[in-house]
Amino acid sequence: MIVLAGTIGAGKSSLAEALGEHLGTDVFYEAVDNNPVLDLYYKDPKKYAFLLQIYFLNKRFESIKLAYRQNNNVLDRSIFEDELFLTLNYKNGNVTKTELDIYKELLANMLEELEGMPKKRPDLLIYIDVSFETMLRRIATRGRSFEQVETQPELHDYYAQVHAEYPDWYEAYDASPKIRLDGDKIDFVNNPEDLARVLKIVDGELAKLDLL
Ligand SMILES: Nc1ncnc2c1ncn2[C@@H]1O[C@H](COP(=O)(O)OP(=O)(O)OP(=O)(O)O)[C@@H](O)[C@H]1O
Ligand SMILES: Nc1nc(=O)c2ncn([C@H]3C[C@H](O)[C@@H](CO)O3)c2[nH]1
Repeated sequence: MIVLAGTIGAGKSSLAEALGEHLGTDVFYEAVDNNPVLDLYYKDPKKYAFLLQIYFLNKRFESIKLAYRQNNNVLDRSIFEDELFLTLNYKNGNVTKTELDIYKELLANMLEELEGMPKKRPDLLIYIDVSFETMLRRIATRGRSFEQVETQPELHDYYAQVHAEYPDWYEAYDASPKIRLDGDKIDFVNNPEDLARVLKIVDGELAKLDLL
């Protein structure tokens, strides 16, 4: 299993799709389009943060269980990033200490379940690192209405917080081999040469792991 990681709008779904196509494997996308809580959360984070965290955690776990069935399936965001969002929600007063503790216990329980599976961890984590400016630009061009800073200026600070958490999160991540891609410089969406370069890097990593 290959997992993508990175801030909002970094390019995870785009690269996940390209990887799935290249490797002939399945892609498990983050539950965004049919998510009944996400837009409510963006409107009223205090009311919906805990529910949204539980929603994502549940969906993530479901995807992981399916993804493990075949080598090199691709997951658009890792379960290890969920705690990053949760902790921010706690810092911002969107979840209570009791909610934080309950969530953490549930997450630990779920991670323990994964330990019991034939394949315990992802084979490779690919972190897409983008600057804050790129993050904002991508969110704007993708244009999900509830994510727009233009209509909800307070999101600017929230996005800055999410963006700032990622470098330390990536440094601390040690559940599997990991690689970092510079998403500002590498345009794997519009430039076929850049995409070919990225696919070659990933193929190299998978070959090292005897997965190609
Ligand atoms: N390397 C890139 N170069 C140019 N445009 C990109 C690149 N990566 C992504 N984009 C564009 O940026 C937008 C966001 O990309 P994408 O949806 O793949 O991000 P994501 O990391 O999956 O976001 P989220 O965390 O919100 O799910 C899309 O419009 C996509 O076409
Ligand atoms: N609060 C919160 N907690 C999560 O675990 C989480 N995972 C994803 N997201 C948001 C970010 C994008 O808007 C959108 C797509 O990534 O969903 C989250 N938001």
